[in-house]
Amino acid sequence: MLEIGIVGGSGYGAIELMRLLNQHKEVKIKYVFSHSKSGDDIKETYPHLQDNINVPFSSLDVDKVDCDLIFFATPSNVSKHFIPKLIKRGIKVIDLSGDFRLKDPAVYEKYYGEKPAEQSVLDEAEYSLAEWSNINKNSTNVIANPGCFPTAILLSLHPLLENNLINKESIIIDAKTGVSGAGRSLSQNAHFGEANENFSAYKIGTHKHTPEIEQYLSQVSGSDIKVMFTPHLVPMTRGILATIYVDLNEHMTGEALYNLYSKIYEEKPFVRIRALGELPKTKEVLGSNFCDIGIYVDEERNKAVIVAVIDNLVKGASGQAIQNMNILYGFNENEGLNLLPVYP
Ligand SMILES: NC(=O)C1=CN([C@@H]2O[C@H](COP(=O)(O)OP(=O)(O)OC[C@H]3O[C@@H](n4cnc5c(N)ncnc54)[C@H](OP(=O)(O)O)[C@@H]3O)[C@@H](O)[C@H]2O)C=CC1
Ligand SMILES: CC(=O)N[C@@H](CCC(=O)OP(=O)(O)O)C(=O)O
Repeated sequence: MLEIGIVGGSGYGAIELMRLLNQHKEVKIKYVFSHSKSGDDIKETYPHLQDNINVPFSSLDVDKVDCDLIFFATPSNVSKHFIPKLIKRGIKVIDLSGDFRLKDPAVYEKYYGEKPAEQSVLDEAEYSLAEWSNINKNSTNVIANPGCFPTAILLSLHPLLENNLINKESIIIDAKTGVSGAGRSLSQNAHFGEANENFSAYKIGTHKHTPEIEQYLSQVSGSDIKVMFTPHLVPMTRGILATIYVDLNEHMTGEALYNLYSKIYEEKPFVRIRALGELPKTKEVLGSNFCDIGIYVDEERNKAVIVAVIDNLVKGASGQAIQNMNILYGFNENEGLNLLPVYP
C-alpha cells in the first residue's frame, strides 16, 4: 500500500482527495495535515466523513513525516517552503497549487505577487496535464497539478495546436466557474449575497491562469502563443465551462474536426468527445473526473468553437491529482476515479 499525506486538510481540495482516495485500492491515507485544526478529529469539521477517515488532523513536520507521497492542497506560497526538504527525504509530492506550474520565476512573481520557489526544484517539477503527461516513477519527484481553468482549456486546445490547424493569434477563451473554485475561506466575491443571482467577469488580462495556458500551448506548438482569457463567476457551487473561439487555417468540416478529436482522445478514459451537434453541460460531469468536449465548426466563417466542461474540484484539482498519482506509480489510471457524474 502506498502511504500518503494530505496538506491543507480542512480545505475543499483536501476533502475531495479524501472522498476519492477512500475508495482507492492501492493507497492508505496516513496523515491529514492542518495548520488551523491540528489535533482535532476530522469529523468535527466534516461530519459527513464520520467513521470513514479515521486519522486526526495533525501538523506537518518535514523532518519527521514518514510516507511515500504528499498532496499539497494549500494556497500558493505554502508548498514551496516544504517541498525542497521533503524531496530530499525521498518523499514525492503532488502540488495542487500554482507554486511549481510556471517555469519562468519572473512570470510567477508578476502573476502571483510572491517570490518564486527554489530554482532547482522549479526546474525539476513536472507540469502534468494527465492526458499528456511526461511523468516517470524513477525521475519525477514533484508534480505540478494544472489549474482548474487550464485543465479544461488545454485539453480543448491541445489537438488544434499539435496539428497546426489554427491561426495561433486568434485564440479567445471565455470561461465560467462556480464559487467553489475560490476555496473554502471566505471572500467577498464568493459571499452568497454577492454571488447568488449574479454573474460577473473578473481579472481580465491579469489572471494567473493566462501565463499557465500560454506556457503549455507554446510548448505544444513550438512557438510563442498568446491568448485572450476572460474568467467569469457564475452562481453555482461546482463546475467550469470554457467556450473557446479559434480561426481555422484551412477550410474544415465539423465532421473532420470531430473525427480528429475522437481519434486523439480515443485511448484517454476521462476525455469524452460529445457527438457532433451536442454541447456539454456542467452537470453532465459533476462529481466525476470527466472532461467533456463539444465541437462546432462555422464553415462560412472558417472558425471553430470548442466547449469544454469539468468539475473544478475533481478533474480541475483532486481527481486529476489522483490520476497523476496513478500514472506516476503505474496503477490503473481509473483507480479511485471510476465515478459517474451526479445528476441532476
Ligand atoms: N477549488 C478549486 O476548484 C481548485 C483549487 N486549486 C488549488 O488547490 C489549492 C487548494 O484549494 P482549495 O482546497 O480550494 O482551497 P481552500 O481554501 O478550500 O483550502 C486550502 C487549505 O489550505 C490550508 N491553508 C490555508 N492557508 C495556509 C497557510 N498559510 N499555510 C498552510 N496551510 C494553509 C487551510 O487548511 P488547514 O487550515 O486545514 O491547513 C485551507 O483550508 C489552491 O492552491 C487552489 O488554488 C486548483 C484547482 C481547482
Ligand atoms: C472562483 C475563483 O476564484 N476561482 C479561482 C480558481 C483558481 C484555482 O482554483 O486554481 P489555482 O490552483 O490556479 O489557484 C480563480 O479564478 O482564481
